[in-house]
Amino acid sequence: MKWAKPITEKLLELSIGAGRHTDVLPITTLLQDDVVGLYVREPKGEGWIHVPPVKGALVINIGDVLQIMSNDRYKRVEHHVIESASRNRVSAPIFVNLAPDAVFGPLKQVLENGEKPWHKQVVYSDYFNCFFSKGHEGKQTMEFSKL
Ligand SMILES: O=C(O)CCC(=O)C(=O)O
Ligand SMILES: [Fe+2]
Repeated sequence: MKWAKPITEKLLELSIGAGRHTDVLPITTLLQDDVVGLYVREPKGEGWIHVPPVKGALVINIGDVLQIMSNDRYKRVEHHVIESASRNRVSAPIFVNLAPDAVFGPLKQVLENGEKPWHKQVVYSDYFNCFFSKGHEGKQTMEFSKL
């Protein structure tokens, strides 16, 4: 099957779907139809893993905010979508967002055993503006909150 092949960075550059990115907010819940196209970054490496649509199943994506709140316990995942040349693909993401003036950082419950915080407390709208000012630059956006 065409989309089962590993994709190359060149194909990724040429694709029309969603470019490589992480989701800024804590969690995205995503319903895919039966058209393939979603890929996530390999946890340790430069490759991409295909996320096949599973009937009745939801994809749960961890975003930047949850990684920061968990003090890097939960890792956000870079992902992208390649459109099918022959079929329209419909996906329904539900974004769980924060209020623009919400201040967030590693949760105190996560740090209560003396763990070192890896991020500072930041205002969500400041983080959001930084995130979207950088386009799809993958991992660099998290520098904004890094201590
Ligand atoms: O359409 C998809 O499967 C993913 C969409 C997505 O990554 C997003 O909306 O942030
Ligand atoms: Fe996304």
